[in-house]
Amino acid sequence: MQIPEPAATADRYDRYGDVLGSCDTQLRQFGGLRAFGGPAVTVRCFEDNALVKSVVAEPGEGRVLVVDGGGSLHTALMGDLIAGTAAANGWAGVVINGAVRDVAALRTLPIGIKALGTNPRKSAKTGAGERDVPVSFGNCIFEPGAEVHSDDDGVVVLPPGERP
Ligand SMILES: O=C([O-])CC(=O)C(=O)O
Repeated sequence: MQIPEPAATADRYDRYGDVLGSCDTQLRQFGGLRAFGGPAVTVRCFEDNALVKSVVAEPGEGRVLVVDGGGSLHTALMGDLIAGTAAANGWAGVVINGAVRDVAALRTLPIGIKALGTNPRKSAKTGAGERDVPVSFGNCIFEPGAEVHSDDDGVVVLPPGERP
């Protein structure tokens, strides 16, 4: 009989041990869903969110967008419009090593959102950045296709080769 895959991050840690990355960065909950998970799609950008906007315009198919914004809290990489698009297109969640804005509205959306903090200042829109590259923060490497789970305890990532 197959053992069911645990969804809770702590249970996943207990199952996989240190094969599982556990993100040390203390990200905050902003979305309407506090627990979410799925295969990762990655973006690396710095104070510019045009790439984030274009990725969430694609069908999410239950995936999780992991955005490494370099830890900058100077501009918001996502607000209610981008998050609303992501929710409408079936993304399970967005994890941002950076800032968000429109926090009151984000809370009402049926999607998971974790980010470092908030800033009402908007980001540039030049499209600078990269997608589908490994990104790293909080002592975790998020490779495209890795299985990412998030809940009130944290964010954990199972490398693609370790997927059950
Ligand atoms: O457009 C932006 O830079 C981000 C934003 O405010 C939104 O997604 O609503």
